[in-house]
Amino acid sequence: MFFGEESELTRSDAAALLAFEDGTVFRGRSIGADGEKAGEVVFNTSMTGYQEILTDPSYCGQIVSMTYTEIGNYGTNNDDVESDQPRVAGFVVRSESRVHSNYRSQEGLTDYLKRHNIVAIAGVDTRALVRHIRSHGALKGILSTSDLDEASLVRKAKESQGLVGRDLVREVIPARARAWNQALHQLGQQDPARTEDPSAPHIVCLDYGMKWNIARHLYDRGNRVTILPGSATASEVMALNPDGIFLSNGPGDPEPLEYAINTIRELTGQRPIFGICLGHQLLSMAAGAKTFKLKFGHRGSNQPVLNLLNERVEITSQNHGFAVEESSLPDCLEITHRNLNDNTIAGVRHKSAPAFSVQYHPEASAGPHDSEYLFGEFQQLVAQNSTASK
Ligand SMILES: NC(=O)CC[C@H](N)C(=O)O
Repeated sequence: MFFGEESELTRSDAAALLAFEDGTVFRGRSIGADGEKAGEVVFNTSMTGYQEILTDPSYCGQIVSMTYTEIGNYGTNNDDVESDQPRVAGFVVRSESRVHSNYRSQEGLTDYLKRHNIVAIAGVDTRALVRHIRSHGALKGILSTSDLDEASLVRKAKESQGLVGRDLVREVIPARARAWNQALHQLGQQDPARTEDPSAPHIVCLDYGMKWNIARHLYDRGNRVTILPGSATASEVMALNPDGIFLSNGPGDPEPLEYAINTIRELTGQRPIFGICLGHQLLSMAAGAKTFKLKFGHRGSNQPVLNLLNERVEITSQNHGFAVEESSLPDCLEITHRNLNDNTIAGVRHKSAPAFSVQYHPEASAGPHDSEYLFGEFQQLVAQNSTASK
Protein backbone atom coordinates (compact mmCIF):
# COMPACT_ATOMS: atom_id res chain seq x y z
CA MET A 1 0.00 0.00 0.00
CA PHE A 2 1.27 3.50 -0.73
CA PHE A 3 -0.12 6.80 0.44
CA GLY A 4 1.38 10.07 -0.71
CA GLU A 5 0.47 13.48 -2.00
CA GLU A 6 2.58 14.37 -5.00
CA SER A 7 1.37 17.98 -4.91
CA GLU A 8 2.80 18.28 -1.41
CA LEU A 9 6.15 17.03 -2.66
CA THR A 10 6.53 19.84 -5.16
CA ARG A 11 7.41 22.11 -2.24
CA SER A 12 11.10 22.60 -1.64
CA ASP A 13 11.38 20.45 1.53
CA ALA A 14 13.37 17.24 1.49
CA ALA A 15 11.43 13.99 1.33
CA ALA A 16 10.67 11.85 4.38
CA LEU A 17 9.19 8.37 4.59
CA LEU A 18 7.19 6.64 7.31
CA ALA A 19 7.20 2.86 6.87
CA PHE A 20 5.27 0.32 8.96
CA GLU A 21 6.32 -3.22 9.77
CA ASP A 22 3.36 -4.54 7.71
CA GLY A 23 4.63 -2.93 4.49
CA THR A 24 2.47 0.21 4.50
CA VAL A 25 4.45 3.32 3.52
CA PHE A 26 3.53 7.00 3.80
CA ARG A 27 5.56 9.52 1.83
CA GLY A 28 5.79 13.18 2.85
CA ARG A 29 8.05 16.13 3.51
CA SER A 30 10.70 16.44 6.22
CA ILE A 31 9.84 19.27 8.64
CA GLY A 32 12.25 18.42 11.48
CA ALA A 33 15.77 17.10 11.88
CA ASP A 34 17.47 14.81 9.36
CA GLY A 35 17.81 11.23 10.49
CA GLU A 36 16.03 7.97 11.06
CA LYS A 37 14.04 6.83 14.12
CA ALA A 38 12.12 3.68 14.95
CA GLY A 39 9.13 3.58 17.28
CA GLU A 40 5.60 2.37 17.85
CA VAL A 41 3.33 4.59 15.72
CA VAL A 42 0.47 6.10 17.74
CA PHE A 43 -2.08 8.86 17.17
CA ASN A 44 -3.30 11.68 19.41
CA THR A 45 -6.71 13.29 18.85
CA SER A 46 -6.03 16.60 20.66
CA MET A 47 -6.60 19.75 18.61
CA THR A 48 -4.01 21.69 20.59
CA GLY A 49 -1.17 20.91 22.98
CA TYR A 50 1.43 19.71 20.49
CA GLN A 51 4.31 21.07 22.57
CA GLU A 52 3.06 19.32 25.73
CA ILE A 53 2.71 16.11 23.69
CA LEU A 54 6.22 16.41 22.20
CA THR A 55 7.74 16.85 25.68
CA ASP A 56 5.64 14.22 27.55
CA PRO A 57 8.21 11.53 28.54
CA SER A 58 5.49 8.85 28.28
CA TYR A 59 5.91 9.08 24.49
CA CYS A 60 9.51 7.86 24.65
CA GLY A 61 9.84 5.09 22.04
CA GLN A 62 6.78 6.27 20.07
CA ILE A 63 6.26 8.12 16.79
CA VAL A 64 3.24 10.38 17.37
CA SER A 65 0.79 11.39 14.65
CA MET A 66 -1.64 14.22 15.32
CA THR A 67 -5.15 13.68 13.90
CA TYR A 68 -5.93 17.41 13.86
CA THR A 69 -4.87 18.66 10.43
CA GLU A 70 -3.10 21.97 11.01
CA ILE A 71 -0.36 21.86 13.65
CA GLY A 72 1.96 24.67 14.76
CA ASN A 73 -0.18 27.80 14.30
CA TYR A 74 0.48 29.17 17.81
CA GLY A 75 4.21 28.36 17.76
CA THR A 76 6.20 27.13 20.77
CA ASN A 77 7.42 28.75 24.00
CA ASN A 78 9.53 28.02 27.07
CA ASP A 79 6.57 27.48 29.42
CA ASP A 80 4.40 24.85 27.70
CA VAL A 81 6.85 22.03 28.32
CA GLU A 82 6.19 18.85 30.31
CA SER A 83 9.89 17.92 30.69
CA ASP A 84 13.29 19.35 29.82
CA GLN A 85 13.24 18.26 26.15
CA PRO A 86 11.02 16.69 23.47
CA ARG A 87 10.79 12.95 24.10
CA VAL A 88 8.84 11.53 21.12
CA ALA A 89 10.78 9.26 18.76
CA GLY A 90 9.21 11.09 15.79
CA PHE A 91 6.33 13.40 14.84
CA VAL A 92 3.76 13.17 12.03
CA VAL A 93 1.32 15.86 10.84
CA ARG A 94 -0.98 16.40 7.90
CA SER A 95 0.01 20.03 7.52
CA GLU A 96 2.42 22.23 9.46
CA SER A 97 1.76 25.93 9.93
CA ARG A 98 4.42 27.94 8.20
CA VAL A 99 3.27 31.03 10.07
CA HIS A 100 2.97 31.09 13.85
CA SER A 101 1.14 33.80 15.70
CA ASN A 102 0.54 34.08 19.43
CA TYR A 103 1.62 36.56 22.09
CA ARG A 104 3.42 33.72 23.92
CA SER A 105 5.17 32.28 20.87
CA GLN A 106 8.98 32.32 20.87
CA GLU A 107 9.82 29.93 18.02
CA GLY A 108 8.04 28.22 15.14
CA LEU A 109 7.29 24.50 15.43
CA THR A 110 9.56 23.36 12.59
CA ASP A 111 12.55 25.32 13.98
CA TYR A 112 11.79 23.88 17.43
CA LEU A 113 11.75 20.32 16.03
CA LYS A 114 15.05 20.87 14.20
CA ARG A 115 16.73 22.46 17.21
CA HIS A 116 15.74 19.49 19.39
CA ASN A 117 16.78 16.93 16.80
CA ILE A 118 13.29 15.46 16.30
CA VAL A 119 12.64 13.73 12.96
CA ALA A 120 9.23 14.83 11.69
CA ILE A 121 7.11 14.43 8.57
CA ALA A 122 4.27 16.51 7.06
CA GLY A 123 2.03 15.94 4.07
CA VAL A 124 0.86 12.57 5.39
CA ASP A 125 -2.79 11.52 4.98
CA THR A 126 -3.22 11.17 8.73
CA ARG A 127 -6.85 9.98 8.32
CA ALA A 128 -5.60 6.97 6.37
CA LEU A 129 -2.82 6.44 8.93
CA VAL A 130 -5.29 6.44 11.85
CA ARG A 131 -7.73 4.09 10.10
CA HIS A 132 -4.84 1.75 9.41
CA ILE A 133 -3.71 1.67 13.06
CA ARG A 134 -7.31 1.35 14.26
CA SER A 135 -7.96 -1.70 12.11
CA HIS A 136 -4.57 -3.41 12.47
CA GLY A 137 -3.72 -2.41 16.05
CA ALA A 138 -0.42 -0.97 17.30
CA LEU A 139 2.36 -1.20 14.71
CA LYS A 140 6.09 -0.62 14.76
CA GLY A 141 7.31 1.96 12.27
CA ILE A 142 10.34 3.84 11.07
CA LEU A 143 10.57 7.48 10.09
CA SER A 144 13.46 8.44 7.85
CA THR A 145 14.88 11.30 5.86
CA SER A 146 18.11 9.44 5.04
CA ASP A 147 16.98 6.07 3.66
CA LEU A 148 14.20 6.58 1.10
CA ASP A 149 14.09 2.95 -0.03
CA GLU A 150 10.69 1.57 0.93
CA ALA A 151 11.67 -2.10 1.11
CA SER A 152 14.71 -1.33 3.24
CA LEU A 153 12.66 0.80 5.66
CA VAL A 154 9.92 -1.83 6.01
CA ARG A 155 12.61 -4.39 6.84
CA LYS A 156 14.14 -2.08 9.47
CA ALA A 157 10.67 -1.44 10.96
CA LYS A 158 10.10 -5.20 11.25
CA GLU A 159 13.48 -5.69 12.91
CA SER A 160 13.04 -2.78 15.34
CA GLN A 161 12.65 -3.56 19.03
CA GLY A 162 9.06 -2.50 19.84
CA LEU A 163 7.72 -1.58 23.27
CA VAL A 164 6.52 -4.83 24.80
CA GLY A 165 8.68 -6.24 27.60
CA ARG A 166 11.11 -3.32 27.45
CA ASP A 167 12.00 -1.00 30.36
CA LEU A 168 11.71 2.45 28.75
CA VAL A 169 11.42 4.18 32.13
CA ARG A 170 15.20 3.76 32.57
CA GLU A 171 15.67 6.09 29.58
CA VAL A 172 13.73 9.01 31.06
CA ILE A 173 14.21 8.61 34.82
CA PRO A 174 15.95 11.68 36.34
CA ALA A 175 19.55 11.19 37.46
CA ARG A 176 19.05 12.61 40.95
CA ALA A 177 16.52 13.81 43.51
CA ARG A 178 15.42 17.43 43.54
CA ALA A 179 13.04 19.85 45.21
CA TRP A 180 10.26 21.23 42.96
CA ASN A 181 9.26 24.87 43.35
CA GLN A 182 7.20 25.92 40.35
CA ALA A 183 3.46 26.60 40.65
CA LEU A 184 0.91 26.42 37.82
CA HIS A 185 1.53 29.09 35.18
CA GLN A 186 -0.90 31.98 35.18
CA LEU A 187 -1.16 33.17 31.59
CA GLY A 188 0.30 36.62 31.08
CA GLN A 189 1.72 36.79 34.63
CA GLN A 190 5.10 36.06 36.21
CA ASP A 191 5.26 32.87 38.26
CA PRO A 192 4.79 34.00 41.89
CA ALA A 193 7.74 33.72 44.29
CA ARG A 194 6.93 31.73 47.45
CA THR A 195 8.61 31.31 50.80
CA GLU A 196 8.57 27.66 51.79
CA ASP A 197 6.55 26.75 54.84
CA PRO A 198 8.46 23.99 56.66
CA SER A 199 5.22 22.75 58.24
CA ALA A 200 3.46 22.30 54.85
CA PRO A 201 2.72 18.68 53.84
CA HIS A 202 5.66 17.00 52.16
CA ILE A 203 4.82 15.08 48.97
CA VAL A 204 7.49 12.73 47.62
CA CYS A 205 7.06 11.86 43.94
CA LEU A 206 8.48 8.78 42.31
CA ASP A 207 9.45 10.00 38.85
CA TYR A 208 9.16 7.43 36.03
CA GLY A 209 9.08 10.18 33.37
CA MET A 210 6.86 12.63 35.21
CA LYS A 211 4.93 15.36 33.43
CA TRP A 212 5.84 18.66 35.05
CA ASN A 213 2.26 19.87 35.31
CA ILE A 214 1.66 17.19 37.94
CA ALA A 215 4.43 18.68 40.09
CA ARG A 216 3.04 22.18 39.41
CA HIS A 217 -0.40 21.05 40.68
CA LEU A 218 1.04 19.45 43.82
CA TYR A 219 3.13 22.55 44.57
CA ASP A 220 0.22 24.88 43.79
CA ARG A 221 -1.76 23.35 46.64
CA GLY A 222 0.84 24.54 49.14
CA ASN A 223 2.81 21.30 49.50
CA ARG A 224 6.55 20.91 49.70
CA VAL A 225 7.40 18.69 46.73
CA THR A 226 10.43 16.42 46.38
CA ILE A 227 10.99 14.40 43.21
CA LEU A 228 12.94 11.13 43.46
CA PRO A 229 14.11 8.93 40.58
CA GLY A 230 11.52 6.16 40.05
CA SER A 231 14.20 3.60 40.87
CA ALA A 232 14.29 4.77 44.54
CA THR A 233 13.71 2.12 47.20
CA ALA A 234 10.93 2.22 49.81
CA SER A 235 13.43 3.05 52.55
CA GLU A 236 14.82 5.96 50.50
CA VAL A 237 11.27 7.29 50.17
CA MET A 238 10.44 6.80 53.87
CA ALA A 239 13.75 8.43 54.91
CA LEU A 240 12.30 11.72 53.60
CA ASN A 241 9.35 11.34 56.00
CA PRO A 242 6.69 12.08 53.37
CA ASP A 243 3.10 13.03 54.22
CA GLY A 244 2.02 11.66 50.84
CA ILE A 245 3.58 9.70 47.99
CA PHE A 246 2.89 10.35 44.31
CA LEU A 247 3.51 7.78 41.52
CA SER A 248 4.06 9.38 38.12
CA ASN A 249 3.20 8.62 34.52
CA GLY A 250 5.92 7.11 32.34
CA PRO A 251 6.67 5.36 29.05
CA GLY A 252 6.31 1.82 27.78
CA ASP A 253 5.23 -1.51 29.17
CA PRO A 254 4.69 -1.58 32.99
CA GLU A 255 5.32 -5.32 33.26
CA PRO A 256 9.15 -5.36 33.33
CA LEU A 257 9.28 -2.64 36.04
CA GLU A 258 9.66 -5.04 38.95
CA TYR A 259 11.88 -2.69 40.98
CA ALA A 260 9.09 -0.07 40.97
CA ILE A 261 6.35 -2.59 41.72
CA ASN A 262 8.29 -3.95 44.73
CA THR A 263 8.92 -0.46 46.10
CA ILE A 264 5.22 0.45 45.79
CA ARG A 265 4.15 -2.83 47.42
CA GLU A 266 6.31 -1.94 50.43
CA LEU A 267 4.99 1.63 50.58
CA THR A 268 1.29 0.76 50.25
CA GLY A 269 -0.44 1.39 53.58
CA GLN A 270 2.47 3.35 55.07
CA ARG A 271 1.47 6.75 53.65
CA PRO A 272 -1.32 8.09 51.35
CA ILE A 273 -0.53 7.28 47.71
CA PHE A 274 -1.84 8.80 44.47
CA GLY A 275 -0.86 7.38 41.06
CA ILE A 276 -1.40 8.67 37.53
CA CYS A 277 -1.25 6.56 34.35
CA LEU A 278 1.89 4.38 34.65
CA GLY A 279 1.66 5.11 38.40
CA HIS A 280 -1.89 3.71 38.34
CA GLN A 281 -0.76 0.57 36.54
CA LEU A 282 2.14 0.06 38.97
CA LEU A 283 -0.03 0.63 42.08
CA SER A 284 -2.50 -1.96 40.73
CA MET A 285 0.28 -4.43 39.92
CA ALA A 286 1.79 -3.97 43.38
CA ALA A 287 -1.62 -5.05 44.75
CA GLY A 288 -1.58 -8.15 42.53
CA ALA A 289 -3.28 -7.05 39.26
CA LYS A 290 -1.99 -7.65 35.73
CA THR A 291 -1.89 -5.30 32.74
CA PHE A 292 -2.55 -5.94 29.05
CA LYS A 293 -1.78 -4.07 25.85
CA LEU A 294 -4.74 -2.21 24.31
CA LYS A 295 -5.31 -2.67 20.58
CA PHE A 296 -4.12 0.87 19.74
CA GLY A 297 -4.38 2.88 23.00
CA HIS A 298 -6.12 6.05 24.16
CA ARG A 299 -4.39 9.34 23.35
CA GLY A 300 -6.06 12.72 23.24
CA SER A 301 -7.82 15.31 25.35
CA ASN A 302 -11.41 14.23 24.70
CA GLN A 303 -11.73 10.82 26.38
CA PRO A 304 -14.93 10.33 28.40
CA VAL A 305 -14.60 8.69 31.82
CA LEU A 306 -17.38 7.76 34.25
CA ASN A 307 -16.71 8.35 37.94
CA LEU A 308 -18.60 5.41 39.49
CA LEU A 309 -18.63 7.00 42.94
CA ASN A 310 -20.69 10.06 41.99
CA GLU A 311 -21.94 8.97 38.52
CA ARG A 312 -20.44 12.02 36.84
CA VAL A 313 -18.81 11.98 33.43
CA GLU A 314 -15.42 13.67 33.07
CA ILE A 315 -13.84 14.58 29.75
CA THR A 316 -10.20 13.66 30.24
CA SER A 317 -6.75 13.89 28.77
CA GLN A 318 -5.22 10.46 28.14
CA ASN A 319 -2.06 8.83 26.84
CA HIS A 320 -1.73 5.12 27.41
CA GLY A 321 -1.28 1.90 25.46
CA PHE A 322 -1.63 -0.55 28.36
CA ALA A 323 -4.44 -0.96 30.91
CA VAL A 324 -5.21 -2.91 34.09
CA GLU A 325 -6.85 -6.25 33.32
CA GLU A 326 -10.22 -6.37 35.08
CA SER A 327 -10.27 -10.15 35.54
CA SER A 328 -6.95 -9.94 37.41
CA LEU A 329 -8.09 -7.29 39.91
CA PRO A 330 -7.38 -8.44 43.48
CA ASP A 331 -10.09 -8.18 46.18
CA CYS A 332 -8.23 -5.35 47.89
CA LEU A 333 -8.87 -2.99 44.93
CA GLU A 334 -12.16 -1.38 43.94
CA ILE A 335 -12.89 0.14 40.50
CA THR A 336 -13.74 3.86 40.80
CA HIS A 337 -13.65 5.03 37.17
CA ARG A 338 -14.29 3.56 33.73
CA ASN A 339 -13.40 4.71 30.23
CA LEU A 340 -16.73 5.15 28.43
CA ASN A 341 -15.33 4.39 24.98
CA ASP A 342 -14.33 0.80 25.75
CA ASN A 343 -15.34 0.28 29.39
CA THR A 344 -11.76 -0.43 30.50
CA ILE A 345 -10.67 0.43 34.06
CA ALA A 346 -9.83 4.14 34.37
CA GLY A 347 -9.37 4.35 38.15
CA VAL A 348 -9.05 2.20 41.27
CA ARG A 349 -8.77 2.65 45.03
CA HIS A 350 -7.51 0.45 47.78
CA LYS A 351 -10.22 -0.86 50.10
CA SER A 352 -8.08 -0.75 53.23
CA ALA A 353 -4.99 1.40 52.47
CA PRO A 354 -5.11 5.18 51.70
CA ALA A 355 -4.18 4.73 48.04
CA PHE A 356 -5.91 5.51 44.73
CA SER A 357 -4.97 6.03 41.11
CA VAL A 358 -6.31 6.95 37.68
CA GLN A 359 -5.35 5.82 34.21
CA TYR A 360 -5.83 9.31 32.79
CA HIS A 361 -4.35 12.78 33.33
CA PRO A 362 -6.05 15.13 35.85
CA GLU A 363 -3.11 17.53 35.39
CA ALA A 364 -4.35 17.99 31.78
CA SER A 365 -1.60 19.92 29.98
CA ALA A 366 -2.98 19.84 27.47
CA GLY A 367 -6.63 19.05 28.02
CA PRO A 368 -9.79 19.75 29.99
CA HIS A 369 -9.75 20.48 33.71
CA ASP A 370 -12.71 18.25 34.71
CA SER A 371 -10.56 15.89 36.78
CA GLU A 372 -8.55 18.44 38.76
CA TYR A 373 -10.64 17.50 41.83
CA LEU A 374 -8.45 14.39 42.20
CA PHE A 375 -5.55 16.55 43.43
CA GLY A 376 -7.99 17.91 46.04
CA GLU A 377 -8.96 14.37 47.08
CA PHE A 378 -5.29 13.46 47.49
CA GLN A 379 -4.76 16.59 49.59
CA GLN A 380 -7.66 15.54 51.84
CA LEU A 381 -6.30 12.04 52.19
CA VAL A 382 -2.90 13.49 53.18
CA ALA A 383 -4.55 15.84 55.72
CA GLN A 384 -6.71 13.06 57.24
CA ASN A 385 -3.73 10.81 57.55
CA SER A 386 -1.51 13.33 59.27
CA THR A 387 -4.29 14.13 61.79
CA ALA A 388 -4.79 10.42 62.37
CA SER A 389 -1.09 9.83 63.06
CA LYS A 390 -0.80 12.75 65.56
N1 LIG B 1 1.20 8.14 30.20
C1 LIG B 1 1.54 7.02 30.81
O1 LIG B 1 1.97 7.00 31.96
C2 LIG B 1 1.47 5.78 29.99
C3 LIG B 1 1.59 4.50 30.77
C4 LIG B 1 2.08 3.33 29.95
N2 LIG B 1 3.37 3.62 29.40
C5 LIG B 1 1.08 3.02 28.84
O2 LIG B 1 1.34 3.29 27.70
O3 LIG B 1 0.03 2.49 29.10
